Amino acid sequence: MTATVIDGKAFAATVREKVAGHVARLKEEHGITPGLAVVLVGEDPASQVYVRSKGKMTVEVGMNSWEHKLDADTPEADLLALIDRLNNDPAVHGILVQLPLPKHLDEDLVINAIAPAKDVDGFHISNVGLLGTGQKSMVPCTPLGCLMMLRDHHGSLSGMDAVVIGRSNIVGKPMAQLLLGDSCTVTIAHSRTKDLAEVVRRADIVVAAVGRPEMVPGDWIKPGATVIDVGINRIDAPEKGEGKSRLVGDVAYDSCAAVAGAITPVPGGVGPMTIACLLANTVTACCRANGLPEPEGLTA
Ligand SMILES: NC(=O)C1=CN([C@@H]2O[C@H](COP(=O)(O)OP(=O)(O)OC[C@H]3O[C@@H](n4cnc5c(N)ncnc54)[C@H](OP(=O)(O)O)[C@@H]3O)[C@@H](O)[C@H]2O)C=CC1
Ligand SMILES: Nc1nc(=O)c2c([nH]1)NC[C@@H]1CN(c3ccc(C(=O)N[C@@H](CCC(=O)O)C(=O)O)cc3)C=[N+]21
Repeated sequence: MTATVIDGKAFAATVREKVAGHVARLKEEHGITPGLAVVLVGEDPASQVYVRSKGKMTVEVGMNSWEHKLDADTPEADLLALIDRLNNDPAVHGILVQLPLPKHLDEDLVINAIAPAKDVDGFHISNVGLLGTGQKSMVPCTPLGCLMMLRDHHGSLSGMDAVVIGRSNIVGKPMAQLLLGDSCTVTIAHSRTKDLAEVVRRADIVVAAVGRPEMVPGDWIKPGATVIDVGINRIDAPEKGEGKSRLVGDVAYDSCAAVAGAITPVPGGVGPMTIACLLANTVTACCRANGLPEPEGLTA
């Protein structure tokens, strides 16, 4: 079997189009422009690229975009003061603090300082708790993007066996919650899981969020299963020339695509959906803040 390639890049473009439609309507009918503020602490080059592309796409869908770049040694109090200012700025509907933060900053403290209604990453403890109890919340962008692709491909996920590899707060755990919400039988695997190969072989849906290049080989995949590859790993690519690199996921693409029923590529899979969902969450936050009906089909 050769897997169907789930085109996250194309899907993300359709999500952004929907978002742009809602933004236009909010402007015309209510005179409101949704706005997203992104905070970047330090000069990590990969983060800078990512923040720039988010900013560009935010503007493309018609929203306001602000980038706050702080020095790597910014005191925690200064970062908290900025978050407080953004929390109280009515033009700002979404706030994203790029992770990871420099070591001297307490990540939990910083994230929990964001007003939950503006927490478009869905990382605040209130949103985590709301998601865990099946209540309306801000849903983390990467898992939301994965869920949208899975629903689009399968229709209903009810009763399917899903294995999530990785238990981080930003991907693995919320992904498991969303799959459970859609009535999958969910297993969460991690670095201490015994016989990961056997666990993964049971799965109808495999979500790999590990951060280890090409770790999942094709012979772990049940024939016909759907493989969602969250990993973004930059590895050396001497075949492209000296000093060159390329992006690979957490699954060995060719061997997995040979047995899977469907698979997401890297790049062009989960990554673009993450950014599209960030924009979707910002529109949702803006509608909620203004007591307007929220767009359908843009959240979980
Ligand atoms: N496409 C996108 O939009 C995004 C992509 N990413 C990418 O997704 C990947 C995961 O990110 P993130 O969740 O933040 O990473 P973390 O490092 O926070 O978590 C990795 C998880 O993988 C588990 N793990 C590590 N090694 C193994 C192993 N050998 N076997 C089984 N499990 C293992 C860890 O287990 P333990 O808890 O036991 O240590 C941990 O739970 C990264 O490649 C990251 O770049 C992240 C965010 C967004
Ligand atoms: N508060 C916070 N929220 C995040 O959501 C968050 C974060 N911090 N820190 C970093 C990770 C990583 N992440 C990515 C999103 C999109 C792509 C993406 O669009 N990738 C393209 C490729 C881009 C390239 O070529 O480098 C793709 O997969 O096709 C990648 C990575 C969000 N993260």
